[in-house]
Amino acid sequence: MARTALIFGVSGQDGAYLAQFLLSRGYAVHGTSRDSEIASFRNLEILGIRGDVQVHSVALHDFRNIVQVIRQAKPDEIYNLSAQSAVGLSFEQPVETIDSILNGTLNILESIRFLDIDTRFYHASSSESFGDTLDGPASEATAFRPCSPYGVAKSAAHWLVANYRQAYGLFACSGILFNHESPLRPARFVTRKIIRGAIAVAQGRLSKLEMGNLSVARDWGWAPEYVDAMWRMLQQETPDDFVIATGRMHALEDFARMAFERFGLDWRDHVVQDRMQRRPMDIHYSVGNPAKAEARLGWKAKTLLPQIIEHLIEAELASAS
Ligand SMILES: Nc1nc2c(ncn2[C@@H]2O[C@H](COP(=O)(O)OP(=O)(O)O[C@H]3O[C@H](CO)[C@@H](O)[C@H](O)[C@@H]3O)[C@@H](O)[C@H]2O)c(=O)[nH]1
Repeated sequence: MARTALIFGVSGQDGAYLAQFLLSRGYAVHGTSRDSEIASFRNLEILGIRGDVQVHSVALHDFRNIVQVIRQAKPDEIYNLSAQSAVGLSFEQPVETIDSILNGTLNILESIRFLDIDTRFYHASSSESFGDTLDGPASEATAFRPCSPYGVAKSAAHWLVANYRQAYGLFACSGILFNHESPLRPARFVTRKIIRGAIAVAQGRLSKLEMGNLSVARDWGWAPEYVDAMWRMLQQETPDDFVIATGRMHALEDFARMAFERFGLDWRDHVVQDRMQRRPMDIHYSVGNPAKAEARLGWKAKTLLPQIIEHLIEAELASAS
């Protein structure tokens, strides 16, 4: 019998790719957004699946609203991908960030408990919880040392999920995902910003790209592959948490160099640092150890940075033509 999934936060990058992935496996897919009447479901449109997802309006701070949508959709699997996701913005909107991430997660967990259903629950934890991974690639056993309001909220939500799993026996898993990119990323994230900037410079529409802190390094993966890992977690016999990453770290300067080189440009001639765009605190080194996901889920990142940059450039050029 066809299974049903409910995705909180279906309009974002991961929500759209996950909906596509689940539809391709025969799931009936329900998705929520703050106000589905006025929300842009552009990512679902780009993937050609807008008509295949049943959308609902859900405010995550409204417990009754969450109970209602779970009762309507009767999901076998629930995915929590909602809430504020920009780390930089979390310094300007700490209350909204912490409220949406923490209370949203708590309300979904409480709703599952209240309804006493044995739905499986996936929660989007984040590598931001680790802070700097100075002692080598972070695994599931690495301590959390978050350094942003977003990271603090994600850490608390992560432990809430673990607590509900242990205390109440919920089938609840957290994926601690490192950075994962795609053409569906909003341009406020650094990868899309650099790709767009390089193209604009190459086409003579921009002379200088203003950026924040360039002295950072990240573990960048390919978002469509990461939603597969989310699904695999919920197909396990027992619930658990997993780091999802490529295991490889690249300097942001190398990302910029590769993107500009593709157009025969030297990034150093076109990228300038703007102090105003720096965060009050930043993670310098971030890399994950995906060994547990590989061993237990049979999951491994296939698309690595040079291909990611190429895919992003191709998609950006195609969308402009
Ligand atoms: N956005 C942005 N970042 C810049 C810029 N210049 C330098 N950076 C640096 O580039 C790094 C990456 O920034 P983002 O692309 O905004 O991603 P993030 O902060 O690492 O967070 C993303 O990954 C997390 C882990 O998966 C996610 O949890 C989070 O929601 C988000 O997707 C950060 O160190 C940031 O300071 C700029 O102009 N814009």
